[in-house]
Amino acid sequence: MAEKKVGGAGLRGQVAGKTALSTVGKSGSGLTYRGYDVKDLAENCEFEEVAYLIFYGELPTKAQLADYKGVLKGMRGLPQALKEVLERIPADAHPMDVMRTGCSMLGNLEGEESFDEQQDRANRLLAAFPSIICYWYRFSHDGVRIETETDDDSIGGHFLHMLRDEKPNDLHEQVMNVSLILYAEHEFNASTFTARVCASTLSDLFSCITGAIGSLRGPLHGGANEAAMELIERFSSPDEAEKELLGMLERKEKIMGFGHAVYTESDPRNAIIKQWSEKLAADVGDDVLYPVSVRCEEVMWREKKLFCNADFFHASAYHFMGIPTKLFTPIFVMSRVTGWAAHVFEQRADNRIIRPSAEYVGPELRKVEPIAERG
Ligand SMILES: CC(=O)SCCNC(=O)CCNC(=O)[C@H](O)C(C)(C)COP(=O)(O)OP(=O)(O)OC[C@H]1O[C@@H](n2cnc3c(N)ncnc32)[C@H](O)[C@@H]1OP(=O)(O)O
Ligand SMILES: O=C([O-])CC(=O)C(=O)O
Repeated sequence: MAEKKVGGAGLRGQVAGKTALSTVGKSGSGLTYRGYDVKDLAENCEFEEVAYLIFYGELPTKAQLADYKGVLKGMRGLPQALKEVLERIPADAHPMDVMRTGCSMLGNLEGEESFDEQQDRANRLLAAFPSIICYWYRFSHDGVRIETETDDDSIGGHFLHMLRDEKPNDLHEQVMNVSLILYAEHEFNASTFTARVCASTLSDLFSCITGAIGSLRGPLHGGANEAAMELIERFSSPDEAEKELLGMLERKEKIMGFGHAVYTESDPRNAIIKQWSEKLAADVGDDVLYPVSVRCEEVMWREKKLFCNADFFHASAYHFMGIPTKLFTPIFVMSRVTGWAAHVFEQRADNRIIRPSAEYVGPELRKVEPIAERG
């Protein structure tokens, strides 16, 4: 892939502010959270440790982690008024719209009265998002009102438990853990920038996160994991995938789950989730979806020097764990709320309203014609 054009459309390459939270592509294709390589974190930490790191700046001690997990566990319950709202959202609603409404409604019930409450409210959202999506999903699809206050040790385990009515096995809990770590933070991506713009007006945390969810929903951003699933499940063999992809490229169609606004040669999260997808494929005895995904990766690199981003192998990994496709992007929210909230705190700590300028390309100054004379 050619060098990224700096400047021009999409503010590409422009420095739009400072952050101490992460670096993206700083040394080629690296990704760090507060100075730690994401690969190191994914190999050695639980997601809650990484959330703590992102919020508080340092990895927790054993005691701090136990405390933090206790705090989050205690925040899994949903207020009755929120449950009632979730029960009224139809089964065919988009789950990202459910997340957006859930976040906004919680803001009405437990709003942030002062910025002193920001960490508490961020923890509440981190703990409540899995409950929000699963409560709606199970009510609208299975007609049951689930208990959201589970005793699961991890956020990923809590999510899978509510979704399936049984505790997940170790492999699935571990993959959720890695996935949530990989998605937690990514500098000034579109949804985070949305949150920061909102924060720069001194708005409340729930508004910032609600806006960010809206930005993440699109297929050019978080929605790509769903779109990638819709693509790969169309193919019954690697050869068919290759033939169809070549046709799509010929027709200049976008292939979701490939390319990146910052990385130029690879997304460091891909190799990690790809390994787990391969393990899960072996676990479920898959001999189609994983080989199809690998062939897509080969074809895209060979033909266009486009590489898989974080979303592509997440699609097969989630699918092998039996997670419905439409819940893929909400999982991204369950994780990224850490990065979003931490960016809101950073923006608030050194704020100036974000207000760039536009290059005007409209008509010259003109006079209003009386309405009777317009024709
Ligand atoms: C977790 C995440 O949010 S990661 C991103 C998830 N999004 C996707 O997977 C959606 C598919 N990918 C894309 O649309 C893009 O690659 C983006 C949005 C991620 C990045 O956009 P940009 O920075 O504008 O892309 P970039 O400048 O690298 O594009 C270069 C060329 O490659 C093409 N290209 C980029 N990605 C793709 C793709 N996935 N499929 C086909 N062509 C592509 C572009 O159309 C462009 O061609 P052109 O010069 O003829 O117009
Ligand atoms: O950084 C980006 O533009 C998109 C991305 O990969 C992310 O938000 O994780």
